[in-house]
Amino acid sequence: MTTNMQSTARQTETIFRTQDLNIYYGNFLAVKDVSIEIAKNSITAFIGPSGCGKSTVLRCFNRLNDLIKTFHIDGKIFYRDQDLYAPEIDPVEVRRQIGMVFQKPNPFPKSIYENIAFGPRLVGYKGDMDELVERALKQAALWEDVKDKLNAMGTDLSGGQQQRLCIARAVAVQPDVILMDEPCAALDPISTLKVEDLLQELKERYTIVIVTHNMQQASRASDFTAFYNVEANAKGQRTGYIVEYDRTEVIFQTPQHQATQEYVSGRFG
Ligand SMILES: Nc1ncnc2c1ncn2[C@@H]1O[C@H](COP(=O)(O)OP(=O)(O)OP(=O)(O)O)[C@@H](O)[C@H]1O
Repeated sequence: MTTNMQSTARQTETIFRTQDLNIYYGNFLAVKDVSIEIAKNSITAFIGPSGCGKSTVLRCFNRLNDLIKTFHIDGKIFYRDQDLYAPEIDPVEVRRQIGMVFQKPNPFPKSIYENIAFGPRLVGYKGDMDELVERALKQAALWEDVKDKLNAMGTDLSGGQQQRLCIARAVAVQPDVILMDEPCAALDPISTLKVEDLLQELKERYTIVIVTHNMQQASRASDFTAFYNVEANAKGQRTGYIVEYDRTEVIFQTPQHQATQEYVSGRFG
């Protein structure tokens, strides 16, 4: 793997650091040798062909893979210098601090207001809920759209609005990090641009890691990019790995590997 990121990330604060990380589903080695650092208040994009393990790595960062019985890792993932998989770490608390937005907008079948208030209430928020709901919706650039219909169902919003509602729901519990797994895959181009604009605002407060199949999105919206690829072993098992990780402009303009060049210019994948 080629990476100039270790030194770059150290210039700012490092939020995640993985060390010789291998990720398995049962005996299947899904992703190997992941050693990266994710810088604070930045947007890091994971790109690469289908099945190379982008989502698998992303879901390790908030221990969402723990819900899969066969999942296990070796190597380490540090979150703010703490071993994220140490026995004393509570995965539920991890998921509060490290939120997630999924490919398909998935608001709860509740009102817009309740979609936001649900999480804070669950973690015992005692402050002014109206104020919190307004703040979260403003941070997700949805307030102007919905301020007069907070009691309407979240599921009745347009797809793009639903995704911004899910982002508002994620920020409402005041996370440290927001993970996004192809958050614009189900959105039209205008909604996609709105979410991309929103990302630039959100990174002032949060660290964002985003999986995307959209090369323009990665080059427009991210500060750093990891390009993953996949290779088959003798038994035909296909294992993902990071080919190259660097500042986004380097990955898109002067990558060091031919595979990266071919992928970002749309010649494979
Ligand atoms: N729950 C699971 N059980 C077993 N194997 C899995 C599971 N989830 C993912 N995999 C396998 O792990 C590998 C990586 O999958 P992953 O979804 O992380 O790739 P990806 O790069 O995000 O792909 P895509 O771009 O298609 O979403 C694939 O071979 C996939 O089949």
